[in-house]
Amino acid sequence: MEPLLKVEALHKRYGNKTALREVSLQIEPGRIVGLVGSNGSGKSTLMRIVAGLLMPESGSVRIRGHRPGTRSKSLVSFMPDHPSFESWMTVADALKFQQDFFADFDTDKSERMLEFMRLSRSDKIASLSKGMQERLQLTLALSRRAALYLLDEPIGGVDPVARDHILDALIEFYEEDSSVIVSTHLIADIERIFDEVLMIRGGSLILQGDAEQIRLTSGKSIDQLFKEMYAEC
Ligand SMILES: Nc1ncnc2c1ncn2[C@@H]1O[C@H](COP(=O)(O)OP(=O)(O)OP(=O)(O)O)[C@@H](O)[C@H]1O
Repeated sequence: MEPLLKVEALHKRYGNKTALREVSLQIEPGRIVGLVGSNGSGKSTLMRIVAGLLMPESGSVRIRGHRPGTRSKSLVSFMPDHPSFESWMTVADALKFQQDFFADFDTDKSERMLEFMRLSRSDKIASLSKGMQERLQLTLALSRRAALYLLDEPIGGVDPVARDHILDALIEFYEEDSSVIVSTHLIADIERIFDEVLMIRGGSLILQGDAEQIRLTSGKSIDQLFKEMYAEC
């Protein structure tokens, strides 16, 4: 059977700056995967290529066997790392926009998520705090019945207590036979939810595997290991 996501020898440059080097990975259904790396390590670039929003120089991406394109976009729900709304919109407008755009939008789920996230349909997006905007982005992304969710820094703008609430939402609302890739550099706050870890540095994957296995083998948390591996360079 085809894996949910298969990436082979992906290479991406911006001008003369190399953002991804020979990145290969495979993800099966039902996994929460942490894509961890410091600023500028290539996390967003990898996600945007898998989402079909950016072209690599070389290498291949297959989502259930499909190249990034119309079919794969119906399987992938992407939450970008900065808001993609128009400032005049209300929360209800953003939901309507998402619903019109994606046939797999689940209205019941979006209503339950709004309540969980303490968002109101009449709120003006421009007046929401950064953390509340992230809650809305996550609501929009997880309200689709997708096979693969790509969440780019979903907890960057929220305080530590709200972070736990957002992670609880993620576990509660993602489809169990789908997979989620969550990019972050806030590893200590989020590693409890990871089944697998992809550690990226300077555009190269330097560690990948089962989160529990990595902790058992190294005797360290993913956060400690990350700090040590980054300190080496
Ligand atoms: N549009 C662009 N033009 C030129 N260089 C870019 C562009 N986008 C990203 N880069 C560079 O590519 C590298 C990888 O960037 P990317 O945004 O993928 O990293 P990231 O791990 O997501 O970082 P952050 O955690 O800060 O969001 C960085 O050196 C960045 O400066």
